[in-house]
Amino acid sequence: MTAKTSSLSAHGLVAGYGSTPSINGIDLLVSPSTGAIGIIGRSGVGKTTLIKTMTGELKARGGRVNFDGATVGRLGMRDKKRFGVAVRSVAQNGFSGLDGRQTVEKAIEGELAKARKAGRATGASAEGAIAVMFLEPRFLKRTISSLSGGERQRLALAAALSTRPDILLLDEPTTALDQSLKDAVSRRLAEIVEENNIGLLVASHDLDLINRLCPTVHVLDGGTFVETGSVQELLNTPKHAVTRELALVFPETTGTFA
Ligand SMILES: Nc1ncnc2c1ncn2[C@@H]1O[C@H](COP(=O)(O)OP(=O)(O)OP(=O)(O)O)[C@@H](O)[C@H]1O
Repeated sequence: MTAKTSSLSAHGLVAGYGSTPSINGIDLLVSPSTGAIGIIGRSGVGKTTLIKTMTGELKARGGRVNFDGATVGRLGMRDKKRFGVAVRSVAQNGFSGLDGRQTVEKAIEGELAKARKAGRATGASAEGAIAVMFLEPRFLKRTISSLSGGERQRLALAAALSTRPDILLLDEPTTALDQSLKDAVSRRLAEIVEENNIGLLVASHDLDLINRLCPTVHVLDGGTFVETGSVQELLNTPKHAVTRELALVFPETTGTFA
C-alpha cells in the first residue's frame, strides 16, 4: 500500500461567492497524521464553500490551499494525478463526479482501475467495493441516475473509498439516509478511516456523526472558526453564541452528550 504521507492544508484561506466571502482567513490541516476534523455551523455559513475550495473545485479568493506543499490549482501534471486519487471528496448531493448514465458496476470498475493505475492496492471487486456501504450486488447493473438519494449517497462514499484515499472530505455524507443506515454508515466510516489511516474532514449538521468520527470540531461562523473542541466540550461548555445555540437544541434530540 502507498505510504500515507499526503497533507492538504489551507493558509489564510478566503473564499465565497458574493461581496462578503463566506470563508475569510481560515487555516486548516487535514492529513492522515492529524485526527479527523469536523466542521459545524449554521446553514449557509460556508461549510460546502470551504470543502469545495479545499478540493480545488472553487478558486480561492485569497490565501492558498496546499497539497503536499504545492498550491492546489497550480499543480503540475504528475501532482494533479496523484491529487486525484489521494484526495477524494463526497459532495452533498452524492454525485461527486459520477456519471448518472453509467451503471454502478462500470463506475466502480473505473474507480478501481484508476486506483490500480496509481499503484494503490485494490484487490476489491466492484461487488466488494459497494458492499462496504451496504449496497447489495443487485445494484451493480442499475444506472446511477436510477438510484434513490440514499443509495447514491452510499455509492458515492463507496466510490471514494474504493480508491484508498489518503484524505477524504465529506460534505453532509448521511443526509439522505434513514436513522439505522446513518448509524451503520457512520460506524463503518469510523472503522475504515481508522484501519486505513485516512485524513478526514467532515462538514455536517449531524452531531452524532461528527461525534463518532471527529475528535476535533471547529465551529464556523462569520468566515472563521469561532470555537474548537470535541463535540462534548462544545455542547457541554459552549463559549460562542453559535455554539450555545447548537447546545440548546441538541441535548433535546439525544441524551448522548449529557
Ligand atoms: N453557486 C453559488 N452562487 C452564489 N452563492 C452561493 C453559491 N453557492 C453557495 N452560495 C452562498 O454561499 C454561502 C455559503 O454557502 P455554503 O453552501 O457553503 O453553506 P453551508 O454552510 O454548506 O450551508 P448548508 O449547511 O445549508 O449546506 C451561502 O450564503 C450560499 O447562499
